[in-house]
Amino acid sequence: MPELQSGARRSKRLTDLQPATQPANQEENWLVQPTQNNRTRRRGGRGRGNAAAAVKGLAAAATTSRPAGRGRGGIRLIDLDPEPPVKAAVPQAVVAPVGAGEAAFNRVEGAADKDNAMEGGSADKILGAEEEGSTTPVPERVQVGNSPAYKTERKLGKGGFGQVYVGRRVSGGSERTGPDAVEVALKFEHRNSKGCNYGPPYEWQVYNTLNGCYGIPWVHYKGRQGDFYILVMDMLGPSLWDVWNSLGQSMSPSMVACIAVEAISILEKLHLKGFVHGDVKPENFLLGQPGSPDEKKLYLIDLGLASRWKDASSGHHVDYDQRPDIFRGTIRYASVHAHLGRTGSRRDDLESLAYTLIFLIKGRLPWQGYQGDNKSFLVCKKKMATSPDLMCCFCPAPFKQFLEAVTNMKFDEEPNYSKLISFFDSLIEPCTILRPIRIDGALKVGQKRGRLLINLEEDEQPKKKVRLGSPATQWISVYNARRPMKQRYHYNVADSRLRQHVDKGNEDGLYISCVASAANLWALIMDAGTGFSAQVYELSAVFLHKDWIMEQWEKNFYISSIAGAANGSSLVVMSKGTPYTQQSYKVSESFPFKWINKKWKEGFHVTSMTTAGSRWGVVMSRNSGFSEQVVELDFLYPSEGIHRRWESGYRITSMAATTDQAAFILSIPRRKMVDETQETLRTSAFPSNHVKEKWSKNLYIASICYGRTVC
Ligand SMILES: Nc1ncnc2c1ncn2[C@@H]1O[C@H](COP(=O)(O)OP(=O)(O)OP(=O)(O)O)[C@@H](O)[C@H]1O
Repeated sequence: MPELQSGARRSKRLTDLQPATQPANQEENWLVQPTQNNRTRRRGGRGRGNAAAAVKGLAAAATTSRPAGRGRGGIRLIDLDPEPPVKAAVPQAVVAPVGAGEAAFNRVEGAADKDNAMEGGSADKILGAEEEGSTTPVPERVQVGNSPAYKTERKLGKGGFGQVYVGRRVSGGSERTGPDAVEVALKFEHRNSKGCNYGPPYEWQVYNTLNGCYGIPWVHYKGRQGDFYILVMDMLGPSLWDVWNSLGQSMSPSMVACIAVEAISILEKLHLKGFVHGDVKPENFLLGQPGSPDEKKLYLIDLGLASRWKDASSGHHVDYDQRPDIFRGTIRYASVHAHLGRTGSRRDDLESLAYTLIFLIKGRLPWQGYQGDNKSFLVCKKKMATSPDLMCCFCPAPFKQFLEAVTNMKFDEEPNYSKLISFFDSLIEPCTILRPIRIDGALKVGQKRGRLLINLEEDEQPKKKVRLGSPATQWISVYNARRPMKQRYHYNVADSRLRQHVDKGNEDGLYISCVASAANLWALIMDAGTGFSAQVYELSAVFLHKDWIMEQWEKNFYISSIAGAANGSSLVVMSKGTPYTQQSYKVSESFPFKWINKKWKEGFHVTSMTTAGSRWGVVMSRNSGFSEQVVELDFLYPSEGIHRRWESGYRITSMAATTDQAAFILSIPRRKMVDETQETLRTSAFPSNHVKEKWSKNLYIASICYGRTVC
């Protein structure tokens, strides 16, 4: 066990239930003096192209007690993880920058865009609104491409995008399904509807690849008639939502087990074609037509939110990304990753399926009933905070096993469909005739099951559980490799003692490099290596005191670090000698990703960030020295995302956390760093001993914050 890791684990274990800071009388100050023999130890960090390999090698090194091979000039990226764990932003002020010699000006930005939420009958689907198409009458007679002519009859249903009617063939036709069917389903989308801005609906493109895929209804003809784009499809029967309603709003576990295995096999086939569905929910599973041989057969409809998980030309998995302002799907059933704007992948369909199954059995999910602008945020928080045990109480064990398996999956992990299906074996009626739902697809997958399972049981490592339902806050500290320098830290500093520490530091030639707060006490890091030439700071009762900041901007000071306390007060440090040429900041009630994204386009990058209670304060600067920047935002420490970004050459450059969420800004510097080593550490108490260990390896605190780390 590596020394540091065990240290981190120990501190977590000891104070797991009381992760509060140490008492104020334990305020600690520390100074490190550079040691001569450290000077020549690190040279020639590797180029970015090698980062992934280096990460691997060094991660392996980190599991031994050796000092991780740094002498060989590699890159060390270590996450010490003791125990892993959409409301409109109300901007207080966004003060636009003061360039040298430029006049200062203020600008208050509008509230961040609200999600376009639509209250559906059963759940809220985002990305869709009542549009012209639903008020314009659909044609009474339909004939598209070389299709037969159909008379439009009763309405079968309506979604956010389209309306679906029965089409009765005007003449000829003898079949129940297929291109010759007497009755078909006609899906109409108005040309002015949101999905048709650039021509035929996106779903049509998806059908080009998925038509005929197992469990997906056939589309026989498509074309435009008048103002409508029309799909002519096999007509199906009731949805699982309808069936659940007609059964008194519940379903037996054995019926839901059949649905589970067949749905997994349908998703497997769809995934095999390179797509993820993106909107798995009871309303999108339909049975075949009542009275037909397919009445117990399950189908998955609505490909309007499907996306590729596999690039069509290269065959590679699509790249990981997170855009916290993008949410596609239905709030009730969306995966946590979808809420957080992560690129969709196979795990997301399976997580939505898990929620669908539990809903069908229990008739309710713990996050139903939230309302308001921040509904998506609240639902996501609840999903993260509900343990599988609680979620699946009163459900047979296979449902919990399934939920745990799919919520622990990595972004690009290949699901083991046959293993997922096998969880439900014990609940499936052996006699085919007695099964409420046909499971033909699942049985085919099952044929290979015996062999596959043997390998799996031998190879598989137990996975760390990621959603434990017990929120916790910790110190998160980030260390960068630097040339030997003086660094000093103070923590548990009361307001009244701040000045004496800063004055003493300044006397010793140090400037504040970062600040943080826990339990309304400050942590202060002072360095000899900041490159600043002058510094001012203000402790204010308000969160980011606008007048003072503007005054300092006038004098060509720029914000170099900020911290907010739970009581709303803030510490703002402004310095001369930064590379910045313009600066802007925002205070908001939710993480202001939309604003950050807008500012990125204007050439700004996030240079400091903090929280006060549930509010976020973000500072962005021009000429920050970064070429690229991304965000990782989560309800726990986003270990997977950070590792992925590290492998692409990003390093953490700012971070902040509330008691609910942690946000990390990762950047690629314009100038290549000599040594790209970065380590993160999470500890219940301020990491005073760890810092000293890091210093001995020429790793210095680059950012520190206190907040949510596990869930
Ligand atoms: N092939 C079909 N046979 C019978 N009913 C259908 C068929 N396709 C769709 N429906 C009904 O029409 C409704 C709307 O269809 P669909 O979900 O494809 O439309 P949408 O506008 O894309 O919906 P969403 O808002 O969920 O994206 C469905 O919920 C279902 O009740």
